[in-house]
Amino acid sequence: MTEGRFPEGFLWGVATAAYQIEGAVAEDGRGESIWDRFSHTPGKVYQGHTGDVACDHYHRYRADVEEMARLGVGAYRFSVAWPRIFPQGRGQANPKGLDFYRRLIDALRERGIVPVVTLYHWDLPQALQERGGWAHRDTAYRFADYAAYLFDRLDEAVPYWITQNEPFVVAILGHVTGEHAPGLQDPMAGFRAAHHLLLSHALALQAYREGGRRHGRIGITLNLSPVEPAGDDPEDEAAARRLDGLLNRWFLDPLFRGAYPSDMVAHFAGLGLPLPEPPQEEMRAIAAPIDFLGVNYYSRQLVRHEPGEPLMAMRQVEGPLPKTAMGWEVYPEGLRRLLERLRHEYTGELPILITENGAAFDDAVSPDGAVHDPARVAYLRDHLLAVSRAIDDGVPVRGYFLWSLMDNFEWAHGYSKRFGVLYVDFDTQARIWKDSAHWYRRVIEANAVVD
Ligand SMILES: N=[N+]=NCCCCNC(=O)[C@@H]1[C@H]2[C@H](O)[C@@H](O)[C@H](O)[C@@H](CO)[C@@H]12
Repeated sequence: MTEGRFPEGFLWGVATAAYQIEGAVAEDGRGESIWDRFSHTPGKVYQGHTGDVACDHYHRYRADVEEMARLGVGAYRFSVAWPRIFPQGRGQANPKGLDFYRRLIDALRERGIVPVVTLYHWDLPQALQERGGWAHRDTAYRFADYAAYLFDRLDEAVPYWITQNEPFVVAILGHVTGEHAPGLQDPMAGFRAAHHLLLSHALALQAYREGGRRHGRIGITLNLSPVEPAGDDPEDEAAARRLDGLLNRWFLDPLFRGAYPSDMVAHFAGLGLPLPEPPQEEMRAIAAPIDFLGVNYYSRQLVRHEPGEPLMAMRQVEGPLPKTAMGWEVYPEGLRRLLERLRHEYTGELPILITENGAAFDDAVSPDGAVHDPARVAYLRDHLLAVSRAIDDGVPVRGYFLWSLMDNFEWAHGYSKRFGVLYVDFDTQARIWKDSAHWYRRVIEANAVVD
């Protein structure tokens, strides 16, 4: 394969998530989510921004699907809002909630776009949080009930299911650092949540496999990053190994080796965090075969040893490379190296989907009415070249989902960070194609990286 070309049938897509784009948070029976509660809590989100309206996608989804068709994408990755389906997280279902996703899937299929459905992208029903949330084992079983409800009603139309989006971020940012909903700062809650998120994946996977007439493929999406020492001090190397152990291996090892990484279990035990030995049947269920691994890649992590930091004895440091508006280094080589590592250490011939890759930059509408975003075009081009090289080396990457279709609610950053290839004017809800959208359309058309 010549560099920059992609295999026949490569799946080109864009990705979004319910709370970040839908709005209509109190419409058609939707229940409250932890991100409704968190974003309405003063001081949690930039300038008090919330997802109350977001991109108003709940009402504008047909026009948004038309934009995807113009881009020429073959697939669209979106998430279902659990609180639309079960407003209380369990018990009484809300048919109007399911109807929205049926309408969206029908609109996609009418335009020949394959739906790739994420079951959980961070918007836990608040009623379940009040019963303990992800730190409470029962939530994993409620998730499996929710997943089975959707499998039974949508599986004929959905060829790809993703159980969980980024369990690391849900567990650590939501329960340890407190930067994300539900805003807890309790390491034990974080570790319990991490296990219950993996358990929820396992239970949903069982429900899918045991459902008999299941037609599609099912996997999980992890945010994975190369972790590198900022200096050549052996202590920095050890600090990098620890963050790799939490960020990457804490999830990869259970999913592909059936056990948590022993070096990290020992590390946390040494801190007086005696993680309970999970039941072996749960670890076996977590390691049950999946059909693909979803990988979200943005950048690398650069770390130094930091004796005073209580949990990991490390701190992240700013690297020397050019950065995006998130302050994340632009490091496309890290994606190629990550894919090579995954294949050799974990996934082998298992298909991989890049379920998110993209960048935020400070986009603005020019006097000519266009949005010129050369830095995003360069970021995307270099990362696609990295994917192409990995494929040429034999890594079975089957698809790429650009984050994101359009500017949206960027969690604690609110609307201050723009990841879209479509610019959203949040005052008018107008969508404006950025140069990167025109470029991505040409890439898809050519099935290759173009200039
Ligand atoms: N240092 N550093 N670098 C990487 C740390 C990445 C952690 N955040 C993510 O992966 C989130 C993922 C989320 O699915 C989506 O909902 C978010 O909008 C994007 C953009 O933020 C990404």
